[in-house]
Amino acid sequence: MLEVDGITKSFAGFTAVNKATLTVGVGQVHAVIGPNGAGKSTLFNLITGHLTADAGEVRLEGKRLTGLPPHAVVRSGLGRSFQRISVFSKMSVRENIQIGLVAREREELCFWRPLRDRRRDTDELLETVGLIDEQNATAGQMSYGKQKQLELALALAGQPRILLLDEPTAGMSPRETDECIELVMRVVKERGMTLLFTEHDMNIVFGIADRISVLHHGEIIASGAPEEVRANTSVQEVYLGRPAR
Ligand SMILES: Nc1ncnc2c1ncn2[C@@H]1O[C@H](COP(=O)(O)OP(=O)(O)OP(=O)(O)O)[C@@H](O)[C@H]1O
Repeated sequence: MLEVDGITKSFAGFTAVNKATLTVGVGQVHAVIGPNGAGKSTLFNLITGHLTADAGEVRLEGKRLTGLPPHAVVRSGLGRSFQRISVFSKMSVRENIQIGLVAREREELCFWRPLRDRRRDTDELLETVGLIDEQNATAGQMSYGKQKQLELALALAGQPRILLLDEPTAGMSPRETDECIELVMRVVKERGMTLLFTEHDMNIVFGIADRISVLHHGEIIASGAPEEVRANTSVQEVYLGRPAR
């Protein structure tokens, strides 16, 4: 589904991502983990076109994404959410979703789409993320967890085949965290999507990922099944300061 091939990015001489290579298979739930500042968000921004790579290439289903602007990357089938909330805070939940759908229609150049179809799609997305009862609420006044649900709906409005979530549970209460992961996994399975995500909570990572890549100082130091990664001595050194006994 997604191939990241030797991608590199430096900021004023500091290499944040260094020749990172990883492969995400169709339908995989793939976690990218690493300590603070390891380069996870930079890697995501390189994949989604929010940053331009100095070297390397990203391919989605064999097609080159490198060099495309973010909206073209979305059109290729990739949806994302950000670490910081990115919804239209002064608008209602429903209006937010309608904007997401209009953006997709513009990309697909289907201006003639009947209004009732958009209404139906809006209702469906509201149902999917569990916000039908809050559809008239002002987005910015909802709880943090609900705003993240809305963000997920906005990402889904583009009908992605792969979803990139950058720390989806950051800043959430334990209850919100459980609900968020349950929702994401349900949507991913229902829609047959591939998921690439970053996360600091190792219970979540080892609970849902079927493949894990570990970034350290911008380099992928391990990639594999959860048991392989857990047993990797370099990974243990990064996380524990020494290999586990
Ligand atoms: N625009 C930028 N200009 C300069 N340095 C940057 C920029 N973006 C990121 N960096 C640096 O690159 C390194 C990697 O940052 P990045 O945000 O990708 O790490 P991260 O793994 O996502 O961290 P966290 O887990 O804390 O979110 C950090 O040292 C950061 O300070």
